[in-house]
Amino acid sequence: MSGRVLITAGASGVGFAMAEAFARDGWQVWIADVDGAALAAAPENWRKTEMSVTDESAVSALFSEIDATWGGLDALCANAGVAGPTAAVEDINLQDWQACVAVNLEGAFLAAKYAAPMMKAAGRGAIVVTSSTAGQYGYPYRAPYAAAKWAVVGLTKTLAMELGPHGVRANVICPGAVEGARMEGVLAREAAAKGMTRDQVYEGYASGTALGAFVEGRDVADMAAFLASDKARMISGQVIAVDGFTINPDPQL
Ligand SMILES: NC(=O)C1=CN([C@@H]2O[C@H](COP(=O)(O)OP(=O)(O)OC[C@H]3O[C@@H](n4cnc5c(N)ncnc54)[C@H](O)[C@@H]3O)[C@@H](O)[C@H]2O)C=CC1
Ligand SMILES: Cc1ncc2c(c1O)C(=O)OC2
Repeated sequence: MSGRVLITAGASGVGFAMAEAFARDGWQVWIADVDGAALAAAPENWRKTEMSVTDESAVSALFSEIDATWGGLDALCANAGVAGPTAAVEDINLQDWQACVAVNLEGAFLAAKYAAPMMKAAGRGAIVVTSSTAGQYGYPYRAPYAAAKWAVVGLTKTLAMELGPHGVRANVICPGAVEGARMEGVLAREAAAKGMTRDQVYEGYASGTALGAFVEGRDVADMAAFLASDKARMISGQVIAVDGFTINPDPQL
């Protein structure tokens, strides 16, 4: 089963892996991202829009363009997220808190807000939101991130209840630590904050999972493609971890 999918933050990392997985399954792919250079480097046959998910008028315009171009949307991957500040809770400024919540939570809300009427009109659709292990446990020194990643779980369960009668499903994926460029930045910042080496922090993350390893983007992408497909037609409102089974959400502290 294939269709038309929009992936926010699809130009790199997990979102890019999602786009590849959907494309492999025969879907038409549209990616939206703030990073123009990364968009330009993505495959030519994907549709691309440079925008921030925090900008309501840009999100609204994007969905109008999708409607005009495709005449509908079968799946939304609301994947945009930023790590936010790495600091003790008493050292986090309100502005940094709000910037983190704006992308991770409000970005998912805005995408869902404009996807919902299109999907309701079609009587079908699937929404897949990217949360995190931080949305199932806590995440010391990253309070706004954890708060926003829990919040998208509530958002998604509400979407599942509201939109279910219209044939639309909504689920959340909670990835564990994903290997890649973003993780290297996180490892460096956490190493500095905790007085550890990059390798010690890396090992801490890996050994905090039953499988003793990092997640790869494609692990998350394959779950997203499954959840968006008709194979998952009776799965909605669920929180699905793709994390190697977190046995210690904070191995370092
Ligand atoms: N990397 C990890 O270990 C984990 C990541 N996640 C979540 O997975 C999702 C994807 O993260 P990664 O691929 O790892 O991050 P990444 O940093 O590798 O890629 C993020 C992409 O998001 C784009 N982006 C950032 N702010 C945006 C905005 N306001 N509007 C549109 N695009 C924006 C960036 O330009 C970039 O292309 C995020 O929601 C993140 O919170 C969840 C668990 C673990
Ligand atoms: C940046 C980053 N590093 C580690 C982890 C996450 C994350 O987003 C996450 O969500 O769960 C573990």
